[in-house]
Amino acid sequence: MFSTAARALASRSLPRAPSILPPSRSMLTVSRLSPSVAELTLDKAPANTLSLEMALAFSAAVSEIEADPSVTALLLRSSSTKIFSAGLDISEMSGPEPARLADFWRAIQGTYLSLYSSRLATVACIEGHAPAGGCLLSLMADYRIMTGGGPRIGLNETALGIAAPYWLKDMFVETVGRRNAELALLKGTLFTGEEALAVGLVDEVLPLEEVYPRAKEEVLKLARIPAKGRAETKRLLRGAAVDELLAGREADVAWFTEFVLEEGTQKGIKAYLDSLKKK
Ligand SMILES: CCCCCCCCCCC/C=C/C(=O)SCCNC(=O)CCNC(=O)[C@H](O)C(C)(C)COP(=O)(O)OP(=O)(O)OC[C@H]1O[C@@H](n2cnc3c(N)ncnc32)[C@H](O)[C@@H]1OP(=O)(O)O
Repeated sequence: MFSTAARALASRSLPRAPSILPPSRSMLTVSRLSPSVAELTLDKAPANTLSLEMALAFSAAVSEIEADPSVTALLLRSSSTKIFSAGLDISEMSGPEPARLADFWRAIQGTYLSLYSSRLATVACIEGHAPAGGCLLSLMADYRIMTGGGPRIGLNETALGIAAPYWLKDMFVETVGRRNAELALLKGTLFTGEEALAVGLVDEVLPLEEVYPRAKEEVLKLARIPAKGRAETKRLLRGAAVDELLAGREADVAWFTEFVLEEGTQKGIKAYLDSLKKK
C-alpha cells in the first residue's frame, strides 16, 4: 500500500550479511482462517522473544502473506495462552557483537515496516502477557483484543534502563494519548487488560476462552471492508511515520547501538537478564 520506492528501500535495507541465518519458519506458523484471511502464530517457546532470526522470519512471513492478492486480513496470535510475546530477546542486547546488534535492530525496524504499513486489516489476539516489544508488536495491528484479569501489557523499557525509539513510542502516544503515555512510559507501567482498555491501549477485554473466537469474528468482519479504501486510509494515517523511519533508518540504528553498548546500559541489561533467569 505504501509507495513502491518506499517498499524497495525497506527491503533493500534488511540485513543481507552472509553471517545472518536465513529466516526460519519454525518459530512461526501461517494458516488460513478463510480464503481471504491468514493467521500468523508466534511459536517460539518459551516466551516468543524477538531475536534477530525471529524478527527476520516475522517480516518475511508478513511480506509473503501480503504478496497473495486474495488475502485481505491477518490475525496475529501466540501458540501460548500465557505469553503473547515477552518482547525483544534481551540476550541479543547483553554483551552483543556490534555488527549483529546493528542487524538485530534493522530486523526489528523491518517488523514495524512490514506490519504497521501493511495493506491488510490486522487484528492482534493477545491471550497472554505482552510486555515491551510484545506490546509494540500488538500496536502495529489495527485492533487489539486481550484477556482480562491476569496478563499484563505495556512498555516497561525504563525498568531495563533502555528506551523505546521515537517511531515505536509514537505508536503508543497516538494510541493512548500524550499524558497517559508520559505517565506509563516514565513509570514503565504494565497494565492489566481492564486497565489497558481504560487508557485505550486495547480495544476489547474478554475472558481467556472468548478472546480467540472473538478475534476470529472481528478479523473475518474486517476482511469484508473494501480493501482499496482501507489500504489508502491506512496509508494516510501511518504513511508519514513510516516514511520518517525509512529516511532515518541508519541514524536510528546508530542511536540504538550506541545506547545499548554503553557501559551503564550493559550493566542494567545484564542485571535484568540475570533477575529473569533467577526467577
Ligand atoms: C516479531 C517481531 C516484532 C518486533 C516488535 C518490535 C519491538 C521493538 C521493541 C523496542 C523496545 C522494546 C524493548 C524490549 O522488548 S526489551 C524486553 C522487555 N521484556 C520484558 O521485560 C519481559 C521479561 N519477561 C517477563 O516479564 C516474563 O517472562 C513474562 C511475564 C513475559 C512471563 O513470565 P513467566 O513466569 O510465564 O515466564 P518466565 O519469566 O519464566 O520466562 C520463561 C523463559 O523465558 C525467558 N525470557 C522471558 N522474557 C525474556 C526476554 N525478553 N528475553 C530473553 N529471555 C526471556 C526467561 O528468562 C525464562 O527463561 P528460562 O526458562 O531459561 O529461565
